Amino acid sequence: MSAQAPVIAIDGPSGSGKGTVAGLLAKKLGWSLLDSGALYRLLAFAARNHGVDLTNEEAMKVLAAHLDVQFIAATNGQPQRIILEGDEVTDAIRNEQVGAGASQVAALPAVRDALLQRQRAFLEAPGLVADGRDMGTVVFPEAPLKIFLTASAEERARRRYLQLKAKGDDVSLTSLLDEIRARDERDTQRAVAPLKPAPDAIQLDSTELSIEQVLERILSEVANRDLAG
Ligand SMILES: Nc1ncnc2c1ncn2[C@@H]1O[C@H](COP(=O)(O)OP(=O)(O)O)[C@@H](O)[C@H]1O
Ligand SMILES: Nc1ccn([C@H]2C[C@H](O)[C@@H](COP(=O)(O)OP(=O)(O)O)O2)c(=O)n1
Repeated sequence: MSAQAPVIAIDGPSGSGKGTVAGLLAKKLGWSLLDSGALYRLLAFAARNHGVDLTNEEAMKVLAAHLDVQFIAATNGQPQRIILEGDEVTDAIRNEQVGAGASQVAALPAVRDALLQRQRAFLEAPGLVADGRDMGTVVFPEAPLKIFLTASAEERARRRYLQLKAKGDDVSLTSLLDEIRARDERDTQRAVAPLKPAPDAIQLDSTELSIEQVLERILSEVANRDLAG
């Protein structure tokens, strides 16, 4: 890891606000953004398109190694866009079915291995904000600032419900809560790179905090560490 390019690692369970806060931080600091969960979602999505079984580790490894994806950085008012094999999939990968598939393929060690260098390649000056499950523990263990963002499962399901409803998806709060619990269980119990706070992570419970309050807390840690130059 380059000494000039610091990483802010933001890990935590589904719906804790990682993606939202990581995007805002990257914009505020003028740093690059790694949405690592999108890589696992893209793999699950591509597997379905290519008729590959999510449990076929060898085939999933090959798919991961050759994933043809472009991340187009956010611009004024436009969020980051994701292009898979020439098609825009920014919205198509954001549903619970793809999320569950992502969590399934993310438990395969060969897949995680195949994605490791691709994730590290996002690091460039002046810095990187990386969100996922193992940013602080495995991908960027030397990150000078690690945040483990949580919230109660009920609050996370409520947030996801509002988010998907606003997109026009037909969703139920009860099944979203069940899906979030199942995903928490799979992500924390897997043998390889499980979801857990790095020993040096700052744990932040956002259940009672607004997005702005979470952002302020993290920015104060950035200032404490003099990371923004
Ligand atoms: N602190 C918060 N309070 C209320 N809503 C939040 C908060 N953080 C995030 N959200 C909302 O919750 C939803 C899920 O957030 P997201 O960033 O996608 O979570 P994650 O990346 O951890 O799965 C989004 O609609 C987002 O606007
Ligand atoms: N660094 C990462 C990122 C995501 N994953 C897996 C586990 C997650 O359930 C899925 C989807 O991740 P994603 O961050 O997109 O999911 P949420 O937005 O938090 O619901 O991918 C992972 O194992 N490691």
